[in-house]
Amino acid sequence: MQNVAVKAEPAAANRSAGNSVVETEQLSLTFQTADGPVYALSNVNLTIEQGEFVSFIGPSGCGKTTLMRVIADLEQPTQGRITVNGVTPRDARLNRAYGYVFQAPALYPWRQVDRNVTLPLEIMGLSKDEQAQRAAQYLELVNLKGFEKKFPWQLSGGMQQRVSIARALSFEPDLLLMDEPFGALDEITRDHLNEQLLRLWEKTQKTVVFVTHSIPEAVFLSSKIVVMSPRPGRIIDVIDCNLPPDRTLDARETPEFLEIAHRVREGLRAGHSYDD
Ligand SMILES: Nc1ncnc2c1ncn2[C@@H]1O[C@H](COP(=O)(O)OP(=O)(O)OP(=O)(O)O)[C@@H](O)[C@H]1O
Repeated sequence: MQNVAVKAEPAAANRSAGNSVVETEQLSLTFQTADGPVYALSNVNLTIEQGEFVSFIGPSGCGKTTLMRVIADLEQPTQGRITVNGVTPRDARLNRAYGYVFQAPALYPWRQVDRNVTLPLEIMGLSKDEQAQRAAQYLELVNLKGFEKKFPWQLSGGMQQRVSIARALSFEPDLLLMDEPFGALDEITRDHLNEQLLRLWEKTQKTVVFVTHSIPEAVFLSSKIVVMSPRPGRIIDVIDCNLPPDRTLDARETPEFLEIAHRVREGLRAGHSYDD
């Protein structure tokens, strides 16, 4: 495995206190199906430190979602080991270590926006006051103040996805798992949400794991990009890309940005030739 470290501003240097949030060692996962085994992940070694924004990028079907689901204890590895916050994914899940944002917003249409956000808090048994305070706090954080009493179907797709981000943040996990959250949105909305997500990450200091197909999205958002090969998913490259923290979308025109994007593209190409 080739590791490429792109030197840029040490903007996120203060983020990592050297605490691993996710650690995998020789992690493999094979699905047994009626048509035979599907080798989804192969010998994945990965460390995600506290406060990092880590994107998984790779071709369709390479195992990005599967790796995310292993972190979330929604799939079990067939080989190797993984810890989340130093414990098993199961214990991390029981400790409510992470919030999960899916490709689609997955909101309940019959619940108003604030009551979608408070749903996990109801399940946790928080008081009504605490629920209301958190809903207000996190809806404001995703710029949805004033929309608390709307129903999801009264909001745009981008706003719905921001509600689901507020919901994932509402029980205050340190780790946010986001599986192509903006994949279904038009490019302008996606650009806007990318900027908002970056500001949110800077404000909250959460650790974010983010699945995407988009090279510009990965480079714009991430402090680290994990490039994966076609199935079985292996890590081809891990690229550090700490662009300046206060960047706007204009950063996509800078030489530093284009250099990192080029390295990601090269990694993706290298992954393909491996299988030829
Ligand atoms: N429950 C399952 N049973 C059998 N095969 C599965 C299962 N889940 C995923 N797979 C297979 O594992 C491989 C990896 O799937 P995964 O969804 O992780 O890929 P991905 O990189 O996230 O793809 P995409 O970018 O298209 O969302 C695929 O070949 C998929 O068909």
